[in-house]
Parts: sequence; C-alpha cells; structure tokens
Amino acid sequence: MNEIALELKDVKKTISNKEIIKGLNFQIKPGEVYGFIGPNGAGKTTTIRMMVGLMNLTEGDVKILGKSIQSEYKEAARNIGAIVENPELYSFMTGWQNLMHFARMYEGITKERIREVVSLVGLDNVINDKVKKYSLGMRQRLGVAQAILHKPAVLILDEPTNGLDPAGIREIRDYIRRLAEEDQVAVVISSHLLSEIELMCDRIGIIKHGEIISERYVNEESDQDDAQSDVKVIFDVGQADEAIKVLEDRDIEVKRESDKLVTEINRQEIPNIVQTMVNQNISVFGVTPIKATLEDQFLELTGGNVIE
Ligand SMILES: Nc1ncnc2c1ncn2[C@@H]1O[C@H](COP(=O)(O)OP(=O)(O)OP(=O)(O)O)[C@@H](O)[C@H]1O
Repeated sequence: MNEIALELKDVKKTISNKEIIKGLNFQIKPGEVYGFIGPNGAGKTTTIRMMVGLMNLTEGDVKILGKSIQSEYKEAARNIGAIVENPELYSFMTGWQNLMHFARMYEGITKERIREVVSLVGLDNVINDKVKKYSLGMRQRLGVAQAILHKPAVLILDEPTNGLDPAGIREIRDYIRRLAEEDQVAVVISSHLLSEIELMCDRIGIIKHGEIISERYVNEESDQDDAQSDVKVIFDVGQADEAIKVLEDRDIEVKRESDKLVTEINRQEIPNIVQTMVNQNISVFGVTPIKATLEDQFLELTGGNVIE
C-alpha cells in the first residue's frame, strides 16, 4: 500500500494578483482523518477545489497516491471522492436511483457495492424514497455514499456537517471514523468549527490567510501535560456545590457550567482532589483535560468572529 494517500507540495494560488494560498505543504496517510480548519475566507474551499482538480494551481502540486492532479488527472481523480459545497443530488429520484446514476460514471460498480455503501451510511430504510423527502442529514449521507461508491483512497469533504443537528453531526462523525479505520480511506474535512472536528480527526491543521499556522495530532501530549505545569481540567460531578467547596478550599478558582466545573490546576493535585471528593460522597463522573493550546490558538484566530 502507498505510504502517502494525499500530498500537497508548495501549493499556491493567485487570483487577480492576490496570493490567496501561499504555499501549503502536508501529507496524509491512508486511514488518517485530517481536519482542515480556519475562519471564513481563510482559503479552505480554494484549497479543496485545487485538491480535487476543480481549480488550477498557480504553483506546486497535489498528488493522490503519487499521481499528480495536474499532469495525471485521470489516474489521480479515480482515487478521489469528494463533496465540495453541496452534494449534487436529484431530488425527484430515489436515493437508490441517484446512486445508480452516479455508479454509471465509473466502471465496475456493482449493485452489491451500492447496497454495501447504503448500509455503511445507514440509509437502508429510506433508500427507495424520493430524495426530496430526505432531511438535510439524509442528503449529506447520500452525498457521502455517492462520493465513496468507487472506493476512493482519498475522501474530501467541505463542511460536511453544515446545517446538521447534533445527532446528524454524530452520525457523520461515526461513519467517517469507520471509513478511515475499516477501509483505510484518508479523509480531509474542512470546517470552521473546532469542537466538532476535534472529535473526528486524528490531526488538525489551522489555516489563516492562505497559510497553515498550526498543525498537531489531536492526541498529542501538549507541553501542558508536563508534570509540573498547570492544566485546564473539567470536573464532571453530581454535587457541584460540594465539589466547588473542595476546590475552593485549596484556593483553586472554579468556573461553573451546570454540573461541570472548569479549573486550572497542577496535574499532580488531581488524584488527591478526586479522593477528597469521593470521601465526601460526591459522584465524580469524569475529569477531562482541555487541550488548551489548540483551543486557545483557534479562539485567538477566529476571535469569536468567524468572518474575517
Ligand atoms: N474567484 C475569486 N476571486 C477573487 N477572490 C477569491 C476568489 N475565490 C476566493 N477568493 C478569496 O480567497 C479567499 C479564500 O476564500 P475561500 O472561499 O477559499 O475561503 P474559505 O476558508 O473556504 O472560507 P469559507 O469558510 O467562507 O468557505 C477569500 O478572501 C476570498 O475572498
């Protein structure tokens, strides 16, 4: 198997004398889910359009399983599945008819493969209904089904959870993880929301003004996990008032969000605090560290205002 599924090599884009993308470099392995985040106008859609061959590159190259999207378009495109902007669906046809229609564009897609994909995205019960009756979430899932019909090595999704409710977002998240883990598909997801993307990605790159300004693995230990430094931690407890007292008795500042207590403490103190809480019959459901570095960077980047 190819070690690298998708590679961007010094990709640049200039439109009307303005350099919109300023030299992007990254590599994604099979089975890896890469989150591409940044505020509106940062250059996500432009980059994605270049990755899938919908827009020419001004400089650099994009390679899919080692094939250049520019000089070997056909070979490269064969291994890409994508939803850029909204999935293209025919609402007067059923879900099944839509998939049959797209299957004809590729060679060798069997009905069995279509059934497999339908089942993967959980549309078995409604696949014979007309798409106009589908909810937004169902349409998105059909879009993904269509994008993966030909078993692409790389799946590229531009804002796949746009407009979905929390249940819909969770569904998308679950089957994207399954695709990566079971079929070793490399997935790129763009979003302007850190919170949702952090849960489904292995690695996240933050783009701003056409440059990657930060990149890290989601499970990577940050400097803040050092034994000596303070970490931001959420205590999820049954008896918030009592738990706040335990923390405040130790001069720890607490911010309360319903039953969740947000604190900044030394890692070494955690076991003792939990023990004190348990001794006082406080139910401790969880102690979760917050990855402050990425969150802070992202908030700093978007400044709470997603329009640049
Ligand atoms: N055809 C174009 N002509 C001129 N400027 C463009 C063109 N397409 C994009 N841009 C500019 O390039 C920048 C990046 O746009 P892009 O749509 O890639 O951002 P984005 O990160 O996808 O944002 P969003 O989250 O809003 O989709 C923006 O400043 C945009 O105004």
